[in-house]
Amino acid sequence: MASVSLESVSKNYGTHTVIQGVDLQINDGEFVVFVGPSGCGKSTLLRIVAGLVAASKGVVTIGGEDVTDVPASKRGVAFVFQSYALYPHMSVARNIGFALETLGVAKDAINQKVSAVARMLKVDHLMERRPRELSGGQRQRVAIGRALVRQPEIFLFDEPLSNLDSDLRMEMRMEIAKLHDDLKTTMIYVTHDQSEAMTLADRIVVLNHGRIEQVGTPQQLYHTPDNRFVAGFIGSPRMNFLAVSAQTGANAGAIVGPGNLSLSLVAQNPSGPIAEIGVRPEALRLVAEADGRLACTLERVEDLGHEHFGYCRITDETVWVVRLPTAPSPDKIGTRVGLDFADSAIFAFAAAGKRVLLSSASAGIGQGREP
Ligand SMILES: Nc1ncnc2c1ncn2[C@@H]1O[C@H](COP(=O)(O)OP(=O)(O)OP(=O)(O)O)[C@@H](O)[C@H]1O
Repeated sequence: MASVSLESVSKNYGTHTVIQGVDLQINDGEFVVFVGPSGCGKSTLLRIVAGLVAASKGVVTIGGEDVTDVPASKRGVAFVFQSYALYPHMSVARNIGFALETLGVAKDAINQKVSAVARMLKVDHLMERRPRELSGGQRQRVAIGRALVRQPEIFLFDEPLSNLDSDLRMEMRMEIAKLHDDLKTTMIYVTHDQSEAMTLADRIVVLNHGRIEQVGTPQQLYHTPDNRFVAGFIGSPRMNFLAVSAQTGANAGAIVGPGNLSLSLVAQNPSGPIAEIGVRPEALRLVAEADGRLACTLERVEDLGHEHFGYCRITDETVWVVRLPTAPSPDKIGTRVGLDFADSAIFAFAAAGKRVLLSSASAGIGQGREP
Protein backbone atom coordinates (compact mmCIF):
# COMPACT_ATOMS: atom_id res chain seq x y z
CA MET A 1 0.00 0.00 0.00
CA ALA A 2 1.13 3.55 -0.63
CA SER A 3 0.06 7.17 -0.53
CA VAL A 4 0.14 9.32 -3.68
CA SER A 5 0.81 13.03 -3.88
CA LEU A 6 0.62 15.39 -6.84
CA GLU A 7 2.16 18.84 -6.47
CA SER A 8 1.47 21.57 -9.05
CA VAL A 9 1.13 18.94 -11.80
CA SER A 10 0.46 20.30 -15.30
CA LYS A 11 0.40 18.70 -18.73
CA ASN A 12 0.56 20.45 -22.10
CA TYR A 13 0.29 18.99 -25.57
CA GLY A 14 1.92 21.74 -27.63
CA THR A 15 0.03 24.90 -26.68
CA HIS A 16 -2.96 22.91 -25.38
CA THR A 17 -2.96 22.67 -21.57
CA VAL A 18 -4.92 19.61 -20.47
CA ILE A 19 -3.95 19.50 -16.77
CA GLN A 20 -3.52 22.80 -14.95
CA GLY A 21 -1.61 22.95 -11.65
CA VAL A 22 -3.21 20.01 -9.85
CA ASP A 23 -2.43 19.52 -6.13
CA LEU A 24 -3.79 16.33 -4.60
CA GLN A 25 -3.00 14.09 -1.64
CA ILE A 26 -4.29 10.49 -1.70
CA ASN A 27 -3.92 8.55 1.53
CA ASP A 28 -2.59 5.04 1.96
CA GLY A 29 -5.42 2.54 1.34
CA GLU A 30 -7.87 5.14 0.10
CA PHE A 31 -10.32 4.58 -2.79
CA VAL A 32 -10.30 7.82 -4.79
CA VAL A 33 -12.45 8.35 -7.89
CA PHE A 34 -11.72 10.97 -10.57
CA VAL A 35 -14.94 12.16 -12.24
CA GLY A 36 -15.72 14.84 -14.76
CA PRO A 37 -17.08 15.35 -18.25
CA SER A 38 -15.46 13.87 -21.34
CA GLY A 39 -12.13 15.51 -22.14
CA CYS A 40 -11.63 17.09 -18.68
CA GLY A 41 -8.30 15.28 -18.19
CA LYS A 42 -9.23 12.32 -15.92
CA SER A 43 -7.35 9.69 -17.91
CA THR A 44 -4.36 11.96 -18.44
CA LEU A 45 -4.06 12.56 -14.69
CA LEU A 46 -4.31 8.81 -13.99
CA ARG A 47 -1.65 8.11 -16.62
CA ILE A 48 0.61 10.71 -15.03
CA VAL A 49 0.32 8.79 -11.70
CA ALA A 50 1.05 5.53 -13.57
CA GLY A 51 4.06 6.98 -15.39
CA LEU A 52 2.46 6.27 -18.80
CA VAL A 53 2.36 10.03 -19.52
CA ALA A 54 5.08 12.42 -18.34
CA ALA A 55 3.94 15.57 -16.52
CA SER A 56 5.10 18.81 -18.17
CA LYS A 57 5.50 20.38 -14.71
CA GLY A 58 5.17 19.34 -11.09
CA VAL A 59 6.10 16.46 -8.82
CA VAL A 60 4.52 13.00 -8.40
CA THR A 61 5.26 11.16 -5.15
CA ILE A 62 4.34 7.55 -4.35
CA GLY A 63 4.87 6.23 -0.82
CA GLY A 64 6.87 9.37 0.01
CA GLU A 65 9.31 8.82 -2.88
CA ASP A 66 9.60 11.27 -5.78
CA VAL A 67 8.75 9.13 -8.84
CA THR A 68 8.35 11.96 -11.36
CA ASP A 69 11.16 10.52 -13.50
CA VAL A 70 10.70 6.84 -12.56
CA PRO A 71 9.35 4.60 -15.38
CA ALA A 72 5.90 3.02 -15.08
CA SER A 73 7.31 -0.48 -14.56
CA LYS A 74 9.18 0.64 -11.41
CA ARG A 75 6.32 2.53 -9.73
CA GLY A 76 4.57 -0.47 -8.11
CA VAL A 77 1.30 0.35 -9.85
CA ALA A 78 -1.05 -1.89 -11.84
CA PHE A 79 -3.31 -0.43 -14.50
CA VAL A 80 -6.69 -1.84 -15.57
CA PHE A 81 -7.77 -0.41 -18.93
CA GLN A 82 -11.24 0.17 -20.34
CA SER A 83 -10.32 -1.96 -23.36
CA TYR A 84 -9.05 -4.84 -21.10
CA ALA A 85 -5.86 -5.00 -23.23
CA LEU A 86 -5.56 -8.80 -22.92
CA TYR A 87 -3.12 -10.76 -25.09
CA PRO A 88 -5.44 -12.38 -27.67
CA HIS A 89 -3.25 -15.41 -28.40
CA MET A 90 -2.71 -16.36 -24.74
CA SER A 91 -4.97 -18.43 -22.50
CA VAL A 92 -6.67 -16.87 -19.47
CA ALA A 93 -4.10 -18.50 -17.17
CA ARG A 94 -1.15 -17.10 -19.17
CA ASN A 95 -2.74 -13.67 -19.45
CA ILE A 96 -3.04 -13.52 -15.67
CA GLY A 97 0.45 -14.85 -15.00
CA PHE A 98 2.38 -13.17 -17.82
CA ALA A 99 3.72 -10.25 -15.76
CA LEU A 100 5.23 -12.76 -13.31
CA GLU A 101 6.80 -14.72 -16.20
CA THR A 102 8.55 -11.56 -17.41
CA LEU A 103 9.85 -10.98 -13.87
CA GLY A 104 11.39 -14.50 -13.93
CA VAL A 105 9.22 -15.90 -11.12
CA ALA A 106 9.42 -19.71 -10.81
CA LYS A 107 6.71 -21.66 -12.68
CA ASP A 108 5.25 -23.33 -9.57
CA ALA A 109 4.94 -20.02 -7.76
CA ILE A 110 3.24 -18.49 -10.81
CA ASN A 111 0.76 -21.38 -11.02
CA GLN A 112 -0.10 -21.02 -7.35
CA LYS A 113 -0.65 -17.28 -7.56
CA VAL A 114 -2.62 -17.47 -10.80
CA SER A 115 -4.90 -20.17 -9.35
CA ALA A 116 -5.53 -18.15 -6.19
CA VAL A 117 -6.37 -14.99 -8.15
CA ALA A 118 -8.54 -16.88 -10.67
CA ARG A 119 -10.53 -18.47 -7.83
CA MET A 120 -11.00 -15.11 -6.16
CA LEU A 121 -12.31 -13.58 -9.41
CA LYS A 122 -14.37 -16.67 -10.35
CA VAL A 123 -12.58 -17.34 -13.64
CA ASP A 124 -10.87 -20.55 -12.50
CA HIS A 125 -13.14 -22.65 -14.77
CA LEU A 126 -12.00 -20.64 -17.83
CA MET A 127 -8.23 -21.01 -17.52
CA GLU A 128 -7.59 -22.57 -20.96
CA ARG A 129 -9.85 -20.22 -22.95
CA ARG A 130 -8.60 -17.40 -25.18
CA PRO A 131 -9.96 -13.84 -24.60
CA ARG A 132 -12.20 -14.04 -27.70
CA GLU A 133 -14.01 -16.97 -26.06
CA LEU A 134 -14.97 -14.88 -23.02
CA SER A 135 -17.86 -12.50 -22.30
CA GLY A 136 -17.14 -8.82 -21.58
CA GLY A 137 -17.50 -9.35 -17.83
CA GLN A 138 -15.18 -12.39 -17.88
CA ARG A 139 -12.57 -10.43 -19.87
CA GLN A 140 -12.72 -7.62 -17.34
CA ARG A 141 -12.22 -10.11 -14.49
CA VAL A 142 -9.14 -11.51 -16.26
CA ALA A 143 -7.82 -7.95 -16.74
CA ILE A 144 -8.30 -7.30 -13.01
CA GLY A 145 -6.69 -10.67 -12.22
CA ARG A 146 -3.65 -9.71 -14.27
CA ALA A 147 -3.30 -6.56 -12.16
CA LEU A 148 -3.98 -8.38 -8.89
CA VAL A 149 -1.39 -11.13 -9.34
CA ARG A 150 1.41 -8.55 -9.24
CA GLN A 151 0.35 -7.45 -5.73
CA PRO A 152 0.79 -3.79 -6.63
CA GLU A 153 1.08 -0.94 -4.15
CA ILE A 154 -1.59 0.95 -6.09
CA PHE A 155 -4.40 -0.06 -8.46
CA LEU A 156 -5.31 2.36 -11.24
CA PHE A 157 -8.60 1.77 -13.09
CA ASP A 158 -9.49 3.71 -16.25
CA GLU A 159 -13.25 3.40 -16.89
CA PRO A 160 -13.02 -0.38 -16.40
CA LEU A 161 -16.77 -1.02 -16.62
CA SER A 162 -17.84 1.22 -19.47
CA ASN A 163 -18.01 -1.61 -22.04
CA LEU A 164 -20.36 -3.71 -19.90
CA ASP A 165 -24.16 -3.73 -19.87
CA SER A 166 -25.85 -2.14 -16.88
CA ASP A 167 -26.51 -5.35 -14.87
CA LEU A 168 -22.95 -6.54 -15.26
CA ARG A 169 -21.66 -3.07 -14.45
CA MET A 170 -23.53 -3.13 -11.13
CA GLU A 171 -22.19 -6.60 -10.34
CA MET A 172 -18.57 -5.71 -11.20
CA ARG A 173 -18.87 -2.44 -9.28
CA MET A 174 -19.77 -4.44 -6.16
CA GLU A 175 -16.87 -6.80 -6.77
CA ILE A 176 -14.39 -3.95 -7.13
CA ALA A 177 -15.72 -2.43 -3.88
CA LYS A 178 -15.29 -5.81 -2.18
CA LEU A 179 -11.78 -6.16 -3.60
CA HIS A 180 -10.90 -2.84 -1.98
CA ASP A 181 -12.49 -3.89 1.33
CA ASP A 182 -10.47 -7.13 1.30
CA LEU A 183 -7.11 -5.83 0.05
CA LYS A 184 -7.21 -2.27 1.42
CA THR A 185 -4.81 -1.30 -1.37
CA THR A 186 -4.80 2.33 -2.55
CA MET A 187 -7.07 2.56 -5.61
CA ILE A 188 -7.60 5.39 -8.09
CA TYR A 189 -10.54 4.93 -10.41
CA VAL A 190 -11.59 7.06 -13.39
CA THR A 191 -15.21 7.30 -14.52
CA HIS A 192 -17.53 9.82 -16.13
CA ASP A 193 -20.45 8.18 -14.28
CA GLN A 194 -21.22 10.10 -11.12
CA SER A 195 -23.30 7.25 -9.64
CA GLU A 196 -20.29 4.91 -9.97
CA ALA A 197 -18.20 7.56 -8.20
CA MET A 198 -20.79 8.03 -5.43
CA THR A 199 -21.03 4.30 -4.68
CA LEU A 200 -17.33 3.39 -4.84
CA ALA A 201 -15.33 6.33 -3.53
CA ASP A 202 -13.98 7.19 -0.12
CA ARG A 203 -13.30 10.56 -1.75
CA ILE A 204 -14.24 11.96 -5.15
CA VAL A 205 -12.09 14.38 -7.17
CA VAL A 206 -14.28 16.42 -9.54
CA LEU A 207 -12.29 17.62 -12.57
CA ASN A 208 -13.27 20.18 -15.19
CA HIS A 209 -11.05 21.63 -17.93
CA GLY A 210 -7.95 20.06 -16.36
CA ARG A 211 -8.52 21.63 -12.92
CA ILE A 212 -9.87 20.25 -9.66
CA GLU A 213 -13.28 21.78 -8.92
CA GLN A 214 -13.62 20.06 -5.52
CA VAL A 215 -12.38 17.07 -3.53
CA GLY A 216 -14.55 15.47 -0.86
CA THR A 217 -16.54 12.48 0.31
CA PRO A 218 -19.60 11.66 -1.79
CA GLN A 219 -21.83 13.13 0.95
CA GLN A 220 -19.80 16.36 1.16
CA LEU A 221 -20.02 16.89 -2.59
CA TYR A 222 -23.76 16.18 -2.64
CA HIS A 223 -24.68 18.31 0.38
CA THR A 224 -22.06 21.07 0.26
CA PRO A 225 -20.84 21.60 -3.31
CA ASP A 226 -18.41 24.52 -3.67
CA ASN A 227 -19.86 25.70 -6.94
CA ARG A 228 -22.50 25.29 -9.61
CA PHE A 229 -20.40 22.84 -11.62
CA VAL A 230 -20.10 20.34 -8.75
CA ALA A 231 -23.75 20.91 -7.72
CA GLY A 232 -24.82 20.07 -11.27
CA PHE A 233 -22.45 17.15 -11.77
CA ILE A 234 -23.10 15.19 -8.56
CA GLY A 235 -26.66 13.87 -8.22
CA SER A 236 -28.96 12.10 -10.66
CA PRO A 237 -31.15 13.48 -12.13
CA ARG A 238 -29.05 16.60 -11.82
CA MET A 239 -29.90 19.67 -9.73
CA ASN A 240 -32.45 22.10 -11.25
CA PHE A 241 -31.19 25.65 -11.79
CA LEU A 242 -33.01 28.93 -12.31
CA ALA A 243 -31.59 32.37 -13.16
CA VAL A 244 -32.85 34.92 -10.60
CA SER A 245 -32.39 38.62 -9.76
CA ALA A 246 -31.15 39.77 -6.38
CA GLN A 247 -32.94 42.94 -5.30
CA THR A 248 -30.93 45.80 -3.79
CA GLY A 249 -31.57 48.81 -1.55
CA ALA A 250 -34.60 48.51 0.70
CA ASN A 251 -35.32 45.07 -0.80
CA ALA A 252 -31.85 43.64 -0.15
CA GLY A 253 -32.13 39.88 0.42
CA ALA A 254 -35.18 39.55 -1.80
CA ILE A 255 -34.76 37.23 -4.76
CA VAL A 256 -37.20 37.22 -7.63
CA GLY A 257 -37.37 35.07 -10.72
CA PRO A 258 -39.62 33.46 -13.30
CA GLY A 259 -42.58 31.33 -12.23
CA ASN A 260 -43.58 34.00 -9.67
CA LEU A 261 -40.54 33.10 -7.58
CA SER A 262 -40.09 35.35 -4.58
CA LEU A 263 -37.65 34.37 -1.84
CA SER A 264 -35.88 36.11 0.98
CA LEU A 265 -32.28 34.95 1.23
CA VAL A 266 -29.46 36.38 3.33
CA ALA A 267 -25.97 35.52 2.10
CA GLN A 268 -23.04 34.78 4.42
CA ASN A 269 -19.76 36.11 2.95
CA PRO A 270 -21.30 36.70 -0.47
CA SER A 271 -18.92 36.15 -3.37
CA GLY A 272 -21.22 38.32 -5.47
CA PRO A 273 -24.97 38.86 -5.77
CA ILE A 274 -27.04 35.69 -6.12
CA ALA A 275 -27.54 35.06 -9.84
CA GLU A 276 -28.96 31.56 -9.79
CA ILE A 277 -30.68 29.18 -7.41
CA GLY A 278 -30.72 25.39 -7.50
CA VAL A 279 -33.00 22.72 -5.98
CA ARG A 280 -32.57 18.96 -6.38
CA PRO A 281 -35.43 16.93 -7.99
CA GLU A 282 -35.81 14.85 -4.83
CA ALA A 283 -36.35 18.00 -2.72
CA LEU A 284 -39.34 19.21 -4.79
CA ARG A 285 -43.04 18.53 -4.23
CA LEU A 286 -45.74 18.88 -6.84
CA VAL A 287 -48.66 20.94 -5.43
CA ALA A 288 -51.55 23.09 -6.65
CA GLU A 289 -50.35 26.16 -8.54
CA ALA A 290 -51.49 28.54 -5.78
CA ASP A 291 -49.63 26.55 -3.09
CA GLY A 292 -46.25 26.39 -4.85
CA ARG A 293 -43.22 28.66 -4.59
CA LEU A 294 -42.80 28.23 -8.33
CA ALA A 295 -45.57 28.15 -10.94
CA CYS A 296 -45.10 25.96 -13.99
CA THR A 297 -46.74 23.60 -16.49
CA LEU A 298 -46.45 19.84 -16.00
CA GLU A 299 -45.40 18.83 -19.50
CA ARG A 300 -44.50 15.18 -19.18
CA VAL A 301 -44.17 12.34 -16.70
CA GLU A 302 -41.69 9.47 -16.92
CA ASP A 303 -42.84 6.30 -15.19
CA LEU A 304 -39.90 4.05 -14.28
CA GLY A 305 -42.01 1.65 -12.22
CA HIS A 306 -40.38 2.26 -8.85
CA GLU A 307 -40.13 6.04 -9.32
CA HIS A 308 -41.60 8.79 -11.46
CA PHE A 309 -40.20 12.04 -12.80
CA GLY A 310 -42.29 15.05 -13.75
CA TYR A 311 -40.98 17.65 -16.22
CA CYS A 312 -42.24 21.12 -15.28
CA ARG A 313 -41.78 24.02 -17.69
CA ILE A 314 -41.12 27.32 -15.92
CA THR A 315 -40.01 29.38 -18.95
CA ASP A 316 -39.25 28.68 -22.61
CA GLU A 317 -35.67 27.81 -21.61
CA THR A 318 -36.15 26.25 -18.17
CA VAL A 319 -37.66 22.89 -17.31
CA TRP A 320 -37.35 21.54 -13.77
CA VAL A 321 -37.43 17.82 -12.99
CA VAL A 322 -39.35 16.72 -9.90
CA ARG A 323 -39.12 13.25 -8.37
CA LEU A 324 -42.65 12.05 -7.62
CA PRO A 325 -43.60 9.39 -5.06
CA THR A 326 -46.50 8.22 -7.25
CA ALA A 327 -47.58 8.86 -10.83
CA PRO A 328 -49.95 11.85 -11.10
CA SER A 329 -53.27 11.23 -12.87
CA PRO A 330 -52.91 11.59 -16.67
CA ASP A 331 -55.33 14.55 -16.75
CA LYS A 332 -52.73 16.59 -14.80
CA ILE A 333 -50.38 16.53 -17.78
CA GLY A 334 -50.46 19.84 -19.64
CA THR A 335 -52.00 21.73 -16.68
CA ARG A 336 -50.62 24.50 -14.48
CA VAL A 337 -49.10 23.23 -11.22
CA GLY A 338 -46.90 24.50 -8.41
CA LEU A 339 -43.53 23.30 -7.07
CA ASP A 340 -42.86 23.53 -3.37
CA PHE A 341 -39.57 23.06 -1.53
CA ALA A 342 -38.15 23.60 1.94
CA ASP A 343 -35.95 26.61 2.67
CA SER A 344 -33.10 24.26 3.50
CA ALA A 345 -33.23 22.75 -0.02
CA ILE A 346 -32.20 25.99 -1.73
CA PHE A 347 -28.67 26.32 -3.11
CA ALA A 348 -27.57 29.76 -4.31
CA PHE A 349 -24.82 30.71 -6.78
CA ALA A 350 -23.09 33.94 -7.79
CA ALA A 351 -22.71 34.84 -11.47
CA ALA A 352 -19.29 33.15 -11.79
CA GLY A 353 -20.74 29.92 -10.38
CA LYS A 354 -19.30 30.07 -6.83
CA ARG A 355 -21.78 28.88 -4.25
CA VAL A 356 -23.17 31.59 -1.99
CA LEU A 357 -23.61 30.27 1.55
CA LEU A 358 -26.95 31.30 2.98
CA SER A 359 -27.21 32.58 6.50
CA SER A 360 -29.20 30.43 8.89
CA ALA A 361 -31.22 33.58 9.61
CA SER A 362 -32.45 33.57 6.00
CA ALA A 363 -34.69 31.31 4.01
CA GLY A 364 -31.76 29.05 3.15
CA ILE A 365 -31.41 27.59 6.62
CA GLY A 366 -28.93 24.80 6.87
CA GLN A 367 -26.93 25.48 3.73
CA GLY A 368 -23.20 25.28 4.20
CA ARG A 369 -23.41 22.82 7.05
CA GLU A 370 -21.66 19.50 6.80
CA PRO A 371 -24.24 16.70 6.61
N1 LIG B 1 -1.67 12.41 -26.82
C1 LIG B 1 -2.45 13.51 -26.86
N2 LIG B 1 -2.16 14.54 -27.69
C2 LIG B 1 -2.91 15.66 -27.71
N3 LIG B 1 -4.00 15.85 -26.92
C3 LIG B 1 -4.34 14.88 -26.07
C4 LIG B 1 -3.58 13.65 -26.00
N4 LIG B 1 -4.15 12.85 -25.06
C5 LIG B 1 -5.23 13.54 -24.58
N5 LIG B 1 -5.33 14.75 -25.19
C6 LIG B 1 -6.35 15.78 -24.92
O1 LIG B 1 -6.34 16.04 -23.54
C7 LIG B 1 -7.64 16.29 -23.05
C8 LIG B 1 -7.93 15.37 -21.87
O2 LIG B 1 -8.00 14.04 -22.34
P1 LIG B 1 -8.32 12.82 -21.36
O3 LIG B 1 -8.31 11.55 -22.17
O4 LIG B 1 -7.44 12.88 -20.18
O5 LIG B 1 -9.82 13.19 -20.93
P2 LIG B 1 -10.88 12.34 -20.12
O6 LIG B 1 -11.44 13.24 -19.08
O7 LIG B 1 -10.30 11.06 -19.65
O8 LIG B 1 -11.98 12.08 -21.26
P3 LIG B 1 -12.91 10.81 -21.59
O9 LIG B 1 -13.89 10.69 -20.45
O10 LIG B 1 -13.57 11.23 -22.86
O11 LIG B 1 -12.02 9.61 -21.73
C9 LIG B 1 -8.59 16.12 -24.23
O12 LIG B 1 -8.88 17.40 -24.75
C10 LIG B 1 -7.76 15.30 -25.20
O13 LIG B 1 -8.15 15.60 -26.53
